[in-house]
Amino acid sequence: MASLSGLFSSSLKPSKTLSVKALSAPPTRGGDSFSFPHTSKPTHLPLTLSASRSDISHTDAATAAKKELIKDPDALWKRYLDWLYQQKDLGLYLDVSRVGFTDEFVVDMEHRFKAAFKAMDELEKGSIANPDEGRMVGHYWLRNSNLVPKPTLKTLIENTLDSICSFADDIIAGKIKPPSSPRFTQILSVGIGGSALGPQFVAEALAPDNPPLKIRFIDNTDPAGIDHQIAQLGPELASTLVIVISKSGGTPETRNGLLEVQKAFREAGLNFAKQGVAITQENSLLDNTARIEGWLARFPMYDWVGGRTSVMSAVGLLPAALQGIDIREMLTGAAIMDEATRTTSLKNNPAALLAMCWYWASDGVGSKDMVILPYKDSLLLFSRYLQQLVMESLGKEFDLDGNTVNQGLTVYGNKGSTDQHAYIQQLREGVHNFFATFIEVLRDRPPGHDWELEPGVTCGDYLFGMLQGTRSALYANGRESISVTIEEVTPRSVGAIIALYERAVGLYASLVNINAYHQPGVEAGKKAAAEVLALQKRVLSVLNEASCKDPVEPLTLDEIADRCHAPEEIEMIYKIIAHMSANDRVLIAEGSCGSPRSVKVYLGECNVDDMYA
Ligand SMILES: O=P(O)(O)OC[C@H]1O[C@H](O)[C@H](O)[C@@H](O)[C@@H]1O
Repeated sequence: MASLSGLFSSSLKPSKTLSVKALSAPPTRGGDSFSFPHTSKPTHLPLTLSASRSDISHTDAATAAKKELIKDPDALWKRYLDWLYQQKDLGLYLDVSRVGFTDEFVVDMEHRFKAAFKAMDELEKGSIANPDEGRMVGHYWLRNSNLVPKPTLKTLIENTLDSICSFADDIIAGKIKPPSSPRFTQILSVGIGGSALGPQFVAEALAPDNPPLKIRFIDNTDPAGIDHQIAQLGPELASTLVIVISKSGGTPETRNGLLEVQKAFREAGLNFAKQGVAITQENSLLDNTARIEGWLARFPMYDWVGGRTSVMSAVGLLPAALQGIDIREMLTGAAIMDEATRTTSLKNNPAALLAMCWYWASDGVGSKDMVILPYKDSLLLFSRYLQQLVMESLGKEFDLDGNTVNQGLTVYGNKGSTDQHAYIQQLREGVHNFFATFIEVLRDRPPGHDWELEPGVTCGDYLFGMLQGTRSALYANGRESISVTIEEVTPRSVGAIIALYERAVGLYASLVNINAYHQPGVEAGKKAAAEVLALQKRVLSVLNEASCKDPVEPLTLDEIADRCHAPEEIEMIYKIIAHMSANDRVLIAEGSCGSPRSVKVYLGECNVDDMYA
């Protein structure tokens, strides 16, 4: 019986050379799906690339081979057995049999992976793997401090881990307590991006039903969201440990969250410093604030750990330990996976297998989205966590040689079977622009709690059936999928799947020749936001001056723009006025906000000192 890869490869005619014409041709629709000719591949790729994804998969022959295979359970079973990866110590399996890569593609990838494995090896040895920022990339050292390139870092990692454990133990035991309560009962974590997503995912996945401290998050500068978190704490603010997390120590949303929480403490007559903890880089603005104000504790973040890979630094470990989660087990799971993903044998390296499948499924250019479907409620936030890890790492305009590549891989998903009742309809029958990853958890619930809700069938059997049914139904319609199986959701398995995806992202980045460890695109939005706020201050100053006149001089938008010397910003000025008006900070003398040309605006109060200037 022919294997799937045999079926594919025998019927394919991969072109050896990509013509310049092909490189510039627009994507076309062909066969039963969109096809992306070489056009969509980064132009820096070697033109001799053989068996590239788009040469192969969308030909009629390939489609026919795939249909053959779908009808041939023996061939499919053989492919399943051929490619099934198992990590025994972790009880983790990876099944890539429902991704249609060919033997030729694998050979080509094995060649490309040589460079990716070498780059990863150098990264682990302390190379400047993030050249734009001139930084080492050391998240792997966090779970095996013997790997560090400098002995001082080993001591730093180990001492930090010890101090996290003892601080958490003392908080839980009530040895360290807030001034006006017998013990801390709540954690309020203030942080955003990599300083929130890891702790959120870990809390959702692993916190016990009744943790020693319950956690809630402020991860935005939305005042209503912040108010909601503080209101929910109510009188328990007095027993809340506030952990402010920011690698840079200067992220505006996090600073705002801190200022809002400090205000709530003042209003409740509480001493914030006695309940505040900072996790940040040494000497950052946040670090200095915490030191000068004498906060309860400070834990370090390291220059060589990126925000999106920081969950196994103090960022993720301290909140986890305070919730009673075994953080050393998380680290062990990650370390075992790190070891497993160091092998340079593609077939035996689960991270490399993932990266290879991503490359195959998305043509190496992100032409298809990655839908993450954990069939376990506690893993709900995995896709949100992966969104940052994958998209901030891989979504890059330029490659390492400066070529424009606009790389990326879109990630979304929630959980099964819930999503079956939402968007799986489109996945199976609609636009074919994705590949799925099922996360399967074998253990349904703790031993001794199961029961049959109908003869021979438990609630968990339904979940299992939904997963397998969806996987089969998608495949029968030509939709590819990967399955990651773990035995249970434990600190060890969660550590392992985080490490698995971290490594897969790093390897994939090498395959497509990009820097996975910087995020230059994020700066543009931050800079533009700062400019909006600066313009708002000028608008306020102009309005203040006009409002201090006697009589008050209401101004049109044109007049405001003119006096701000920013006529080209009139639309932004209108939006600023509309926002302030909705929040009772400017008054409309004439017209209404809905008709910009008609409005005349002034401030309710004149400030003689013009604090806005
Ligand atoms: O931890 P912080 O320095 O506050 O950064 C929080 C987040 O800020 C930025 O948006 C970066 O793009 C993220 O990678 C980072 O996780």
